[in-house]
Amino acid sequence: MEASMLSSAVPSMNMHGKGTENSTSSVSKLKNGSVSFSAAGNMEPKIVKGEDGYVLEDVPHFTDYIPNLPTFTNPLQANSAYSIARKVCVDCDDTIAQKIVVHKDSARGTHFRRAGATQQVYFESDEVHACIVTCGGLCPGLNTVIREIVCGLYNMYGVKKVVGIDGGYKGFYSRNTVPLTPKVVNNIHKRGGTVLGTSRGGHDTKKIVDSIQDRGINQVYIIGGDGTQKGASFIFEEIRRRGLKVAVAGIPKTIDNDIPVIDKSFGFDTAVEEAQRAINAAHVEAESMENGIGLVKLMGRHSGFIAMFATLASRDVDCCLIPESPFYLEGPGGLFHFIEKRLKENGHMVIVIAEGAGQELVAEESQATGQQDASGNHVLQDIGIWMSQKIKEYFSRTDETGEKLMAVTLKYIDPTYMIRAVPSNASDNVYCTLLAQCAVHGAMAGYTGFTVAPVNGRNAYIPFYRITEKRNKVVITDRMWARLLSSTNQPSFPVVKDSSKISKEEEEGDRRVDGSASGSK
Ligand SMILES: Nc1ncnc2c1ncn2[C@@H]1O[C@H](COP(=O)(O)OP(=O)(O)OP(=O)(O)O)[C@@H](O)[C@H]1O
Ligand SMILES: O=P(O)(O)OC[C@H]1O[C@](O)(CO)[C@@H](O)[C@@H]1O
Ligand SMILES: [Mg+2]
Repeated sequence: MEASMLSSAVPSMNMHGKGTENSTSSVSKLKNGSVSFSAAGNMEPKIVKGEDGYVLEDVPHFTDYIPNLPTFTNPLQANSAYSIARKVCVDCDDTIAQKIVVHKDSARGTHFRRAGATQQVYFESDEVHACIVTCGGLCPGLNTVIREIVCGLYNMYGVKKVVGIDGGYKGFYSRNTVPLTPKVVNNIHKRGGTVLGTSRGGHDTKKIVDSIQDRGINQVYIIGGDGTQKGASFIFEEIRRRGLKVAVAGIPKTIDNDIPVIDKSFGFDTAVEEAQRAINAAHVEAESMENGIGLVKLMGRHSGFIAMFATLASRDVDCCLIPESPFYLEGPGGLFHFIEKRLKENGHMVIVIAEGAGQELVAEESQATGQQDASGNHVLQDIGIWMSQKIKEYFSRTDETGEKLMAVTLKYIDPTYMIRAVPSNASDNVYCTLLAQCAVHGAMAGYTGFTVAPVNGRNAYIPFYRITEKRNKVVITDRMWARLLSSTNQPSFPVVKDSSKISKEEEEGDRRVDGSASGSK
């Protein structure tokens, strides 16, 4: 079916027309770049194929499911701030390559739509009623993103109706909204946390979309991690199913930096910087004592990026333990032997441990609780306290003469919440500003069901499924982990996989937080 025939295949839909819940699964097969709806009513990926293996994984647009929408000239083009800009808008054919390390014969590969202002927009300024919600754990930069969405809407598009949803997803249906103006948000970027509040759990798609409809909201900005983005994709699907002209824009937030595809998430740099303070303190304490050990626990439930980058940045760390790299305590090549050796060599040492590291060791000894938080995330055992205890026990062991193995002093520092509760640093502030403005441009342009984030240094609109399908992890067979090992000189506890057997997933996980295409530079 040609694109022009889409309108006839899609049931007629009213804007904010509650009751137009037409779940007819009109299967519209279009040419390249087309959209189709699956039997379940979900939208299938919009894939455009071009020459030499070029693939665009495009994001949904209102025109995919609402026919005959009027468009308007983008007011940014008349904005005095942009009067000397060589180009105000991005070209609608601009796309961003996912992989930038290529060989001369490589296929061009996957691309995403370049984020930015478009010539035509699908909202008039006074028609827009936007809302912003923050969900999941805290992260430096949340307030900056909120501020810049509000200021972007007001200053770039002349929008006057922006509200905040109080306390995460459940706030949609259980709380009042908070009016947001540039004046209200003027100073919030200097504070940690989120002025809107956040929560885990409470995602009820139907109730949320009912509330969006009842309030007449037509742009929804959703800031949160992997769980939040999954929730956002359900909200988008329901909105599309109801045929509403409501843009759903996701802004990825995660201190753990575990969202795939994107270069890195906002707040990550700030967290790594803040972690230096704890590592420095651990180092000072350890250095001042005979056989001093400083142990620092950092966040990272499934992914050890914070621990890895904080270690690489510090150079005072002797051992970094992350969830992706299993280790063992006893015997030759084990952690205890390494600690003993390092103490004999240097008289002190610093260990950084990610909260998700060594969970299997703790589980072996304790009854697995299987506890979950309100969002269904597995609650971890406290590896920091457990490890402190184990190290102390080991060095208190006595030989046959009753003499202790070694008298050590261990100081345990747990700055986990401190590194995510701080305001974002200067570079994260700039990052958050671009991200927020790109989210606003995307929604104004009629795109929906997308996450905005940098890919190889350029902001792109990425379909939700690419963000939520897997988790980004440290690839321990990658050169970046080897760099860490060579900087700490710690043992690489596990048997390293034969590189010819590295899975495609691991290979793809090899995306940089430093903006380059590969850690294997
Ligand atoms: N699979 C899912 N489907 C729908 N909603 C979800 C899903 N997973 C999580 N959510 C909702 O998203 C919100 C945040 O989820 P979660 O607590 O897992 O944090 P997150 O967004 O992953 O952030 P982080 O883990 O980085 O703190 C919660 O309100 C939760 O109900
Ligand atoms: O905020 P909570 O519920 O204590 O959860 C802490 C978790 O949140 C994260 O900071 C992710 O946001 C993880 O690193 C950590 O395990
Ligand atoms: Mg999460």
